[in-house]
Amino acid sequence: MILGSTGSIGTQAIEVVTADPDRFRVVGLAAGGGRADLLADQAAALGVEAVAVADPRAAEGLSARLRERGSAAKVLAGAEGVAELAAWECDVVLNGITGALGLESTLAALRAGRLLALANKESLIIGGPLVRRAAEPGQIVPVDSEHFALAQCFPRAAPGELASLAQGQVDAPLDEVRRLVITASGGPFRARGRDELAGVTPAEAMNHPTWDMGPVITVNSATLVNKGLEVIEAHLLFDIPFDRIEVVVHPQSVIHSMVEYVDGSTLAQASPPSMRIPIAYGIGWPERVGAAAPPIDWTSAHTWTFAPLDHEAFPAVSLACEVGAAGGTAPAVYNAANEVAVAAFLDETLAFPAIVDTVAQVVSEHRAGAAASDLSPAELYAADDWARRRARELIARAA
Ligand SMILES: NC(=O)C1=CN([C@@H]2O[C@H](COP(=O)(O)OP(=O)(O)OC[C@H]3O[C@@H](n4cnc5c(N)ncnc54)[C@H](OP(=O)(O)O)[C@@H]3O)[C@@H](O)[C@H]2O)C=CC1
Ligand SMILES: CC(=O)[C@@H](O)[C@H](O)COP(=O)(O)O
Ligand SMILES: [Mn+2]
Repeated sequence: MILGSTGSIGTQAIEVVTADPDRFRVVGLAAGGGRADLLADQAAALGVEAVAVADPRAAEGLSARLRERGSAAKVLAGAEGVAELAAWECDVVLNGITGALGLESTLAALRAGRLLALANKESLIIGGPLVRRAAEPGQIVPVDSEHFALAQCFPRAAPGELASLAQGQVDAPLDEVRRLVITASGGPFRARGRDELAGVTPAEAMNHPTWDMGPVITVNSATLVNKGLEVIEAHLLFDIPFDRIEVVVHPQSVIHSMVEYVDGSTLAQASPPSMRIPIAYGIGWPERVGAAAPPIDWTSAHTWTFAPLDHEAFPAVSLACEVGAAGGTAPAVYNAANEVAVAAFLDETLAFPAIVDTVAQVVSEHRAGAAASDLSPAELYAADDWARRRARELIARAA
């Protein structure tokens, strides 16, 4: 099952799947509805059983397009239709939807007992306590490149030991882990100071140095909010406290993250910056898929560099650690305010540094609700909704 099939993750997943037809068969596809021709082409080519579109207005046109292409796929519409597809009978659900809207699908897939290959980090971050309650240990296979790397360097739970949401692969006791080290490319504005970020344009922010991704995550990489979200994601997936998670700038994006052990050893995962490898890992788990992408070329000279993050120019990571440690609805507020601010930046109604300033302001005004263990979906969605409204007010006032 591929959710978000028309996006960057979804289209690469289809490439991985079609390259290995003996291993994979896609039973369903979901998307927002904005690229109905592409979705219909994909559905017809893959011969899927069902297609879901989040925008109900797109459903009728999609049915006609499917008929034109000779596809008899069932069409499901609206957020409920996408969630129904997420729970469809299959071996693995790849969640490649973008943003907080992916939460319903994450929960539906987990509650239906599906293995979840998770690219949609926002669903874990905003719904952390709900996802933790819905998931069995090891039911999530991380597709986000850093967490895909961490999983391969992290200890596998021993029998009787409490396993984390994501399964590690190294034979070692959990208490031998000293810290997680998450790499960041630094984005297109790496090495700039805060005063050099004031006038940057959406086109410049969209020009990521190493990855070709959808618009929201690309802007999040430029502000380092993506890294902030990934620190919270790592905490939730591997149960490591925030003071033992480090971010290091690695502009080449070849080392995708590392686990440091108590004896001073560090295990790192390396591969070229291609999401086809983490996607193949997620959907092929526990087997490795052959030739998902070309490996590192060891016959040519190249250099990997590492540097500390400039937290003054890029405060998004420190802020994420604070909201992550606060827990409850705080991470949802951080994410929701950011989604609104990124949309405003892309519409050219908000300056680049004001994205994280807006997030910080909304977070500072947020009143924490119930403790994480008691958090209800209604409280979570209310906090998300409040943060979006508050961010819009602040942005409108600043315009
Ligand atoms: N791209 C990458 O390399 C990486 C992405 N990720 C994460 O993966 C997720 C997807 O990112 P990316 O592929 O770049 O994003 P894109 O914007 O390229 O694609 C998003 C996809 O989600 C679909 N979609 C949007 N809203 C809904 C909805 N309500 N229900 C169902 N589908 C919906 C879109 O459909 P439509 O075409 O109709 O709009 C599209 O297929 C994000 O959470 C991102 O952070 C993580 C690591 C790397
Ligand atoms: C490919 C992937 O996993 C992205 O999340 C990537 O990490 C973005 O790069 P940054 O390191 O610039 O955030
Ligand atoms: Mn990532």
